[in-house]
Amino acid sequence: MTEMTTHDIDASKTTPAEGPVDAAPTAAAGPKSVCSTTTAPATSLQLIDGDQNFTEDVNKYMDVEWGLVDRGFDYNVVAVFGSQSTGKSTLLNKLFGTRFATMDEVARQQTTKGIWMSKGIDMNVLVMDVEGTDGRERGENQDFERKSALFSLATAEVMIVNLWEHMVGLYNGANMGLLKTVFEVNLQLFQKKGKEKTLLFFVIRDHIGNTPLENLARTLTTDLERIWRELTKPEGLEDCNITDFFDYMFAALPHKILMPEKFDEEALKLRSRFSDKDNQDYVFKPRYHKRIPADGFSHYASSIWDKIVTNRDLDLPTQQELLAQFRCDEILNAAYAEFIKGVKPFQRPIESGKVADELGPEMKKYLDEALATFDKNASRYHQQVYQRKREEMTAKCHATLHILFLGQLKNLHKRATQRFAQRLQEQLGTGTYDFLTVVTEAREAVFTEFLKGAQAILMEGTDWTFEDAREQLEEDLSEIAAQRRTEEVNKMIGTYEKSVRNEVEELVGLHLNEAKPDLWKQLLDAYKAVEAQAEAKLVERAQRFGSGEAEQNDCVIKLRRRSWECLNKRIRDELVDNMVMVKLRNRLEDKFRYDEQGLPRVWKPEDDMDSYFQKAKDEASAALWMTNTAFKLIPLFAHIDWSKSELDVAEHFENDKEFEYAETLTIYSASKQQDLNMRFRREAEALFLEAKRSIVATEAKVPYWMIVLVCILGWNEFLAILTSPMYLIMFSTIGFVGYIVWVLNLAGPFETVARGIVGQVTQLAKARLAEAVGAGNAAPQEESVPMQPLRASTV
Ligand SMILES: Nc1nc2c(ncn2[C@@H]2O[C@H](COP(=O)(O)OP(=O)(O)OP(=O)(O)O)[C@@H](O)[C@H]2O)c(=O)[nH]1
Repeated sequence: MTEMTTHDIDASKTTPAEGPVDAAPTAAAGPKSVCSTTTAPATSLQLIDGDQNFTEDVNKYMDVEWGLVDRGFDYNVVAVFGSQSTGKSTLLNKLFGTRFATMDEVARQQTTKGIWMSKGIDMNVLVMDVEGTDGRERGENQDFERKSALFSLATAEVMIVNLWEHMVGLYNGANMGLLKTVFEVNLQLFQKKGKEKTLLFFVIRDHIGNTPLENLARTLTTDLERIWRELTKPEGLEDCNITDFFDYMFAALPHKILMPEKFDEEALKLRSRFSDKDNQDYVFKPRYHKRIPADGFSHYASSIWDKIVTNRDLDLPTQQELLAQFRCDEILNAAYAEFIKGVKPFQRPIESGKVADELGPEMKKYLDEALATFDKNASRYHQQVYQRKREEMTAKCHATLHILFLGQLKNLHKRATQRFAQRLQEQLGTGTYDFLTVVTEAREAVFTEFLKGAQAILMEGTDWTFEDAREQLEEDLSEIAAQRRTEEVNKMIGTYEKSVRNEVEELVGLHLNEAKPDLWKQLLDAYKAVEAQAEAKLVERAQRFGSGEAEQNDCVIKLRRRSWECLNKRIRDELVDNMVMVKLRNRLEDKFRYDEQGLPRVWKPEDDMDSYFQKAKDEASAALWMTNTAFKLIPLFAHIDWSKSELDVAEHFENDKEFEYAETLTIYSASKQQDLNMRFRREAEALFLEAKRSIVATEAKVPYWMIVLVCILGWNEFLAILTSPMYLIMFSTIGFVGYIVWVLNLAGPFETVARGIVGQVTQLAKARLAEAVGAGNAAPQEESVPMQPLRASTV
């Protein structure tokens, strides 16, 4: 028996017992080793130290060292209770392959202080080695016995009660004291019967075999029931039995020192009851499980211990609820953080007004993922708390998604209205189109798109709806369509107004220039025909635009008013002062200048022009003659007279209450007519005077001398004399002298003197010429001689 090796028992107070300890589960232990596996033993953690402080490393060990954190409920907890130095640690190491420190045979001092924890090798079992409860140190640490019992019962499914065979039946022995404590705290913890049971697993050590295990078990059971009966039970639990709270199991192990091989053999068998689920005596029955998920064990154990130390009421259900709340919050926050990470990228585009097409499926995906994560980790906790937290989680995610939902709806709405307007714009500009069809098709297209997008972002389990948005969209589309229709209708009115205007301009010019007494009847009848045609076309097109009766009437009213305004403006333009004067003058001139046959008239002095003009004046101002009919043009122009026309203007504008059509009928006011009459009279008089003057001019004659002078001088020379002062003076002087000569009858003497002067001058000139020629050439001198008589006779 060489398994027990020496080690420093004080080491357990500061460090986990990682050294070579008893029952080290290695191959060296031989073929009968309890744990003949190559897996390294798990490290041990001092859960609660000698000063009753709970370690902060449980989670780390659960995760890194023991790998249990993700196990959920797939783990078990076992604690060992018993007197000090009864081989508890040795037993645990044998059963679970742990490496709890064991006592040095020589020193015989307490080894385990506080509570140690480790993981069973090759099994998901948390093993707690609890400080011994009696012995010499008992007095020092008496309250720890109760605290550790409370803690173990709150966390462990199986409590191994370790005792020597010789202790069985010793009612006043330390074991019975321990069990009493266990029962008392159990009642304190589990107020209700049938909640969770704990298995009390009695391991009877150093079983020699003289007393069969059954007898020992019976003795122990009797003792347990006796203790139970003697307990002071809380109110409501007076009649409860020990079996309402505990199950028993018994096992015996041979003397480890005296029968080491037998001990190992039995220990191996015992181990299978903790590790082999198929073993019929498997101890970790589901009914013993404390239902603390592995990832919540650290927090749960810590808060249980905190309650125990501070001596507050330890209400386990509340603790489990609190744990559930704590853990569910943690799980919720972690899952929600992941969820936010997933949906955040959609936030910015949606805020900036873009439609995220893939938002719907992505929203569902991230919500499902978040809930799946939450369910996976939180569903093991207190069900009510879990359900509550799940709802909280769902509501939280929905609240976040709802912002995206609303943003997306807004953007879908915006996109739909934009596309609708754009589509109308494109298709209405194509020339030939059917407004109603275009609008209906565009509306259907954008609506389908909107509904598809909105449907995609609806989330199950919410009361979200897009009905309001849909209604709003319908309204907005109708408004856009109506706006477009109004624009189109206005454009249409404009088109027909233009066609009316073109025809009206021609009509007005024609009728006013050739004004006849029935001017207005003719003009308005013609206008009515043109306008009625345009009106009919307008109504027909408006119907194709889907305009209602009211809108059609409105269009007609507008067209009538605008056409009338065109007509009116054209009339006024034609009858503006100067224009009308021109018209009147033309008419007058036509009358004066052309005769009845239409030939130009030449006034002769014998024509009785005065009486002709007088007649005109007597006919009152602006009287003109058309063929044989005389009528007054200005009064005719002054007022649009529709009384004889087919166009009943009053009826025409009956529906246009705002239009003061009567004001448009007057072209000239009375004073204006007077003014025009005055102006025309003056013009007519001027015309008459001009005509008269032309007759006088015809009568006047040009003097004969002027005609002679012009003939003599020629026209150019005549003008040169007239325009040059020197010539004019010279010519006047000559004229004057001539006139004196003619008046005084001095022509004879003057002629004689003049002849003499001319003869002398001629002779003198000839002499000079002869001299000049003789000096130069004799021959030519001779030739010139016969010329002299001719010249002299000429003179
Ligand atoms: N007789 C006998 N001695 C044993 C047996 N198992 C262990 N021992 C011895 O008992 C002593 C105490 O062993 P531990 O395993 O340290 O006992 P313990 O109950 O854990 O001690 P504490 O933790 O200090 O309370 C050691 O010297 C062991 O060798 C056994 O089955 N029979």
